[in-house]
Amino acid sequence: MTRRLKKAELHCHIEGAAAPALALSQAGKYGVDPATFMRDGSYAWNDFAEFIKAYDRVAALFRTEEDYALLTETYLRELADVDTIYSEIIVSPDHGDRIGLGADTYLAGITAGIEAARAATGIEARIIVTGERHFGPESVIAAAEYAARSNNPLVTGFNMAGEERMGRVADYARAFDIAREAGLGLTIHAGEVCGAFSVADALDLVKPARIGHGVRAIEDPELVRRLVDLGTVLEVCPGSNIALKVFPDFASHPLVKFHEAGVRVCINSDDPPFFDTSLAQEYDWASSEFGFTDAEIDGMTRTAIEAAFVDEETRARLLARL
Ligand SMILES: Nc1ncnc2[nH]cnc12
Ligand SMILES: [Zn+2]
Repeated sequence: MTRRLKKAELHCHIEGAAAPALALSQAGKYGVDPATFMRDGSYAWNDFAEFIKAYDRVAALFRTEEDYALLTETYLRELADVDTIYSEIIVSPDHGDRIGLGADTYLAGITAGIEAARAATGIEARIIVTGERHFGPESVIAAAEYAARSNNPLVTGFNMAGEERMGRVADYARAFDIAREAGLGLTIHAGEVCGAFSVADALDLVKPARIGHGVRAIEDPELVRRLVDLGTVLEVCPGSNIALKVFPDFASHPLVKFHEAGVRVCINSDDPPFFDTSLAQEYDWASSEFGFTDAEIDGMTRTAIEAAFVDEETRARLLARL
């Protein structure tokens, strides 16, 4: 049982954290037919491409600053209830723009949700702006420019999510240059749907401190050694990987192999209700399915805090809470 362990998460997409009950109430509010994204009380999708479409449909149910504040506060309170002390939330200004809310108001709602959850529970959180790869390089560059000029102190990182099979990392490298020059922490989804080459591209062209997933790097032992040498942190999301059939089951998931090889790894939920998981569930699986001891799981939580995109004073405060 990992219930009493302190937890930290670096990889959760805010719209992907919307519980089905909340999505249903938002659908009612805006007169959207739930059959467009849900079947038998669960989000409906069959493969990665359908998952991305379902995600975008659920994202479109959040249309005001208050909707985003509610979504964010609800998720962070849930995390705090299971002893989570830190969370990085992946947000996409494109979603704010696409529903006509605008990126500033979208971020204002998320910021209000973070502040309310922190005041109520003490949980610390930061915002990672992401470009969506399937919206194309221009949109990802625009997201980076937006993040770079944001003067919101909670915006501390830049990411790229979405359809990994669209284009190559090189097409998006400029966006990461912009974010790096602005002093943002860098992470990128790679090696989830695509193979080891995608992780190698990310290391060559983006030089990120962390990689979202990265798990298919296991296909190339040389690349695994490179991850160890660089100290790159993999934000591993086992429940997501199994739901999306990146690996058929826990037994074939490479988390233990990475850990044994000395790759820095941490545990994350990605889009919890889409994959029938939660951060608490992922921590339990780390013990029950992967066989990690409490001390090893605490080590992964420590890795998450060490790799968090926060100022050093906050990092020291968080480490002292472990
Ligand atoms: N697992 C995932 N991979 C890529 N893009 C995403 N957006 C939300 N979840 C994602
Ligand atoms: Zn993700």
